[in-house]
Formats: sequence, C-alpha cells, structure tokens
Amino acid sequence: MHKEALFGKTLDEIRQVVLSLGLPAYTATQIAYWLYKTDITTFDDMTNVSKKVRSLLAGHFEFGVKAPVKVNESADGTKKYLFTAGNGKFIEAAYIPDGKRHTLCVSSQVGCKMGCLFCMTGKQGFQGHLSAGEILNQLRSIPERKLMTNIVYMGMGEPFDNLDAVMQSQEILTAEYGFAISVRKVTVSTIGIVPAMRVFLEKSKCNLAVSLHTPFEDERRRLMPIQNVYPLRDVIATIQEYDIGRYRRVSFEYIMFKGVNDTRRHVNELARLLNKVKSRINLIRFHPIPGTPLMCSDEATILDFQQALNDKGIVTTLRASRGQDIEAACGLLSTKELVKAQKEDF
Ligand SMILES: C[S@@+](CC[C@H](N)C(=O)[O-])C[C@H]1O[C@@H](n2cnc3c(N)ncnc32)[C@H](O)[C@@H]1O
Ligand code: SF4
Repeated sequence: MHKEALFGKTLDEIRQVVLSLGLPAYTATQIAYWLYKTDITTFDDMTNVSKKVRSLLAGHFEFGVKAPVKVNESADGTKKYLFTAGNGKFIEAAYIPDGKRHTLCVSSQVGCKMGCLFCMTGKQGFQGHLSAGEILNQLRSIPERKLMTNIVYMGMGEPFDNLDAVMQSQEILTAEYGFAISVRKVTVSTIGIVPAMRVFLEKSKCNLAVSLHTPFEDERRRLMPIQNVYPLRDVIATIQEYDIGRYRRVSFEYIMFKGVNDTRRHVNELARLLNKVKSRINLIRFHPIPGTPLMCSDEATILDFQQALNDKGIVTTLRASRGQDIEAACGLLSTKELVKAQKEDF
C-alpha cells in the first residue's frame, strides 16, 4: 500500500491528520518539530511522542525524507546533489557556499515544459511535478542544511508551473514551526507565467526573479517560447501593479549570449523598459550545453554591459560562475544520470 508522506505537510495539515487519528491536538506541534527542526528520518526517533502514536503514524504514513543518491563537489566548494524522483527520474540541488552566505538552489519539477533554447532541463522535457515535501527534502536531507542562509528556486523546472507545491514549500520554509528562514532570503525564479506570478505577488512575501534575457520581444520568442503566451510587456506591467515594498526584491535575470543580447542596443532598450520598475538586473554567464550554437559573451563585453547598465541607473550585478567543473548548467548532471539509467534499462 502506498503511504502518503508526512514530511511536506503544513502545521494545519498535520493538525488535521492528528485529529483524524483521534490524537490530542498538541501532538501536531511535536510532529512538526521533529519533521522540520531535527534530522531524524523515522517515526521511531520521535522520542517525546508515545510508542503508540509513533506506530499509529507509521501505519498510515511514510516519514517522507530521502538522502541524495550522489554528490559531486567542485574545487570551489559548490556541491551538486542528485536525488531520485521516482521511476528512474532525477532532480538536482546545488549548494553554493560564499563566505558567510550559504545558498541552496532547489528544483521544483522533474524536467520542464518550457523548452528554453539554452537550458538543459528544458531539453529533458517535462517528467513530473515535485511535491512540497520533495522540494523541501533537498534542504532537509543534505549535511549543510543547518548552514543554509538563502534558498533560491532556480534549479530544475518552472516553479510557477507547479504553484501549489511551491507555495506550500515556501510556507514551511519560512514559518516559525518550519525551517524559519526569513522571507527576505528566499527567491523564486520564473520564466514569467503571469497568472501564477500574480498569486505569488499577492500571497507570498518572498523575492521574485524573472528570467528576461533580452528586452526585444522577437528575440525573446526565439530563446523562450513562453514569450508567445505571456509576452514580456505583460510580465513587467503585472509587476508594476504591485507595491513591492521596501524589503522585497524583484530582479531580472539576464544570461549573456555572445552576439545575441550583449550590445548597446540591448542596454538602451533595457533602460527604457525597466525605467519605472523597482528592480535590479542580475547578469549570468551562459553555461554551455550540448546541442546549441549559443555561446557566452566574452568577459570584457560582460563587464562593459554591466557598467553601461549601471551608468543608466539600473543596479546591475554579475553572478559568479560556480561549480564549472561539476556540470554547472542546471540539468546537466540529472541528464547524465537519466541517460545512464535509460541505457541500463536496455
Ligand atoms: C533553470 S532556471 C529555473 C527557474 C525558472 N524556470 C526560470 O527559468 O527562471 C534558473 C535560471 O537558470 C537560467 N539558465 C538556464 N540554463 C542556463 C545555462 N545553460 N546557463 C546559464 N543560466 C541558465 C535560467 O534562464 C534561469 O534564469
Ligand atoms: S530556463 Fe527555466 S523555464 Fe526555461 S526550460 Fe529551463 S527550467 Fe524551464
């Protein structure tokens, strides 16, 4: 019999479970503590819960955390963790230490439907949604979990194509009963799915990052098919409808592609487009993937581009390229494992 996982449930949901099993309400708080504040992995380890309750829980639920199946460590300290996601499927989480900042980049789906030209996860196609528990397990089950200061939903998949699980995982990530990470330290990256983005802007206080990559709509259409459904102008107009507040951050991600989106024309159009949007731009070096003619802009061009945007009054940062020696492009490691698993099947 397939048992539902308890890990990944909100405190309210745990209360429902507890009441349905005829247990006292306070048991819910105890269970949440063991799920989200400790590193135990079985009901038996819940030592302040009676044996009877533990076996009742074990009879109805699985605990729901699982260790990574593989880890690759880069010379710069970045680690890529690989998790199974059922039936020969794999997802990745990247741990990126940087001085006092410890960032975990989590996946929200197995593969992705969006088909961006430059993305290895996109090339895998869509294989499934992750549950809130599977998203949070990427944090819960790695040795560095207690160090983590920042969580970014920038791994495999489009978070706003799996909105319910992403919102639920965020609740648990930021709640006092959960992992208690500040909303200011959590960022969700999206290709710009407008209806889900609205829900997120209304209901969550976490930061938003939008993958922009070119200010010109025809160019963006070629890089990112989603442009046909939710054009950039609608994405930006939607963001402008909301009062972003003092602490919340909206940023635009911009991968630098040589000879494609790295000219003065692009700087000028970006400045025009983002003129009235309280935001910043985060430049990203393109991590090459097999089967695409796209290349990364050269270093001098990237630095000039950054300077030119800053000169126009747009706060522009350049993301450090990390983990280059361990399949830095998100989706590469899991693709390798997927191909290996498929070969073993034959
Ligand atoms: C993998 S996506 C996941 C989040 C969401 N689906 C999105 O596109 O924003 C996170 C970021 O990685 C970027 N990205 C994808 N492939 C890349 C590559 N080969 N090199 C550098 N960045 C890449 C995306 O454009 C996006 O800004
Ligand atoms: S960049 Fe994001 S939206 Fe595009 S295919 Fe990759 S994961 Fe999906």
